[in-house]
Amino acid sequence: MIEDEASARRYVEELGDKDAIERLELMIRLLLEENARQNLISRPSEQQVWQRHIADSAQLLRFVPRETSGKWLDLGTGAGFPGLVIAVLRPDIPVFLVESRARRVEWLVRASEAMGLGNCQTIGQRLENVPPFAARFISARAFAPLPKLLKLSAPFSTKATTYLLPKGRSAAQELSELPKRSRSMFHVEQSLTDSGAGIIVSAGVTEVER
Ligand SMILES: C[S@@+](CC[C@H](N)C(=O)[O-])C[C@H]1O[C@@H](n2cnc3c(N)ncnc32)[C@H](O)[C@@H]1O
Repeated sequence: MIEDEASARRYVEELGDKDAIERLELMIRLLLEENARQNLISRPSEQQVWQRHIADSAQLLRFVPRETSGKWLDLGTGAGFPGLVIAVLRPDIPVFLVESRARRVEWLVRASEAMGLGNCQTIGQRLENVPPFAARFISARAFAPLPKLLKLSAPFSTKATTYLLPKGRSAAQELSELPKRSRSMFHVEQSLTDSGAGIIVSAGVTEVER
């Protein structure tokens, strides 16, 4: 379990090279500045950005093969989580961040430009209005209740899509409330950043050997 800021940073350092860690440091600096202007992350979590936001996002890569192809779609990226962190740590994956609120879209564009990310595109629209494409990965943190999330993301989902949905403490409950047929398409994995939290993951997808 990732218990504090130092272990969160060490965890992320295992996943990214020196450039990636420098980019994340820049992202954190800009995020804390921007958080004084708009509400991106909670005030208490400002003291725990590595644990609560960066490592919490980065841990999704446990379920992503080293070599992979296809697009990553992050729904309701808001402050940048998890999609912007994924784009930094996996420059080989084209990452699409969907966010509807104009000020958050501005923030995401500015942060990704400042970090010089060539693999990241911000789509400043409601997901409902985004022309569908096949996504290899779909992530969403604190975006919508599971039934709504699955309905809105269905046009982007194929048989090859892996869903990675950090759902906090409601993960098992939300999954148990799905109709049986949809429920069998997912399982819950333990979060590494919060012992009470779970990540809803597509059935058959397990941790990748590193
Ligand atoms: C609670 S925030 C979570 C932000 C981020 N994923 C995180 O965990 O820090 C939810 C975000 O989803 C965005 N959102 C909600 N419904 C949306 C929709 N239909 N299309 C695009 N973005 C949406 C909101 O504007 C908001 O920024």
